[in-house]
Amino acid sequence: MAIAFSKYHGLGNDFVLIDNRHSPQPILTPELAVQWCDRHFGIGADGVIFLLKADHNAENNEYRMRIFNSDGSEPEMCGNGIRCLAKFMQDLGIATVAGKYQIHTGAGLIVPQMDNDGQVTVDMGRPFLPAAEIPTTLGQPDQPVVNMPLSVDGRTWNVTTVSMGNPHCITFVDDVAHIALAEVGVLFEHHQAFPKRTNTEFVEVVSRDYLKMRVWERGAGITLACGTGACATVVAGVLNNLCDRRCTVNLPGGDLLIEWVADSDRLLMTGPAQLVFAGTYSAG
Ligand SMILES: N[C@@H](CCC[C@H](N)C(=O)O)C(=O)O
Repeated sequence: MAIAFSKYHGLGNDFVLIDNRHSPQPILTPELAVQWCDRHFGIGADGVIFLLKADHNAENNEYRMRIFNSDGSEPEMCGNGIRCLAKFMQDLGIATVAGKYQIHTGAGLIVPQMDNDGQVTVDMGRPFLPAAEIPTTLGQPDQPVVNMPLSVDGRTWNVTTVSMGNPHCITFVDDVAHIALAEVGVLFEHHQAFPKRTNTEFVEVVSRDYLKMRVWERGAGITLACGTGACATVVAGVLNNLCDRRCTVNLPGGDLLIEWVADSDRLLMTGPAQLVFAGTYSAG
């Protein structure tokens, strides 16, 4: 069976997008998503994203995003992915309401807005901070984990944990270029302190409004950018009094503008989303 797809990227974090509105479940199994994501034997991507109709009791103009990581696991949310999904919806001719889409995710209702300059600004919702909600066994279940020691690979790292619907472990370092990301990232991901595994961000504070970040993603490994990770990083930076609430987060794939709005406690993320190519894929 040939399945139509489009490939998009947000700062090099790349996804295969499928218009799945005709079916209530993703038309690919997690195993097929793994094949499609393979960079040698498939299309090549960090994940596969499905555009679904929202549940039947939702409003007509509400949609649902589901995503499989390149290892076939299903995360709750994806920041770069939801910008790509919004651009995909625009390219499919799906009308916005006041320039916005309403998209249900595993992290709740997320609202991307199509900006006039082609960027997408996403209301990413509130961060979750109690340890039990990350989840992590560090600290006390009902308290935030801020700058706590974690032993990984024989070294003690001071970590702060934040959930943006999905788990993030952030560690501030002097020189992010010198982190052995491939070696240490996988050890954080599978550390016993994180029962649902974790995404891990290594962050260098260049100034109070400019952070350099590299990421090891749960279920995908090293990626060029992570939107939920950039949001979690600014939250962690503010909690550690290392940065302002509005920061540029520089990633290997480019820059994201992140603001943790004080009044609403919500995070706004602004960045690009681009179509790479479209085609059909014969599954199986
Ligand atoms: N790249 C994403 C995050 C995708 C999900 C992540 N790998 C997880 O398992 O939580 C982003 O831009 O947020």
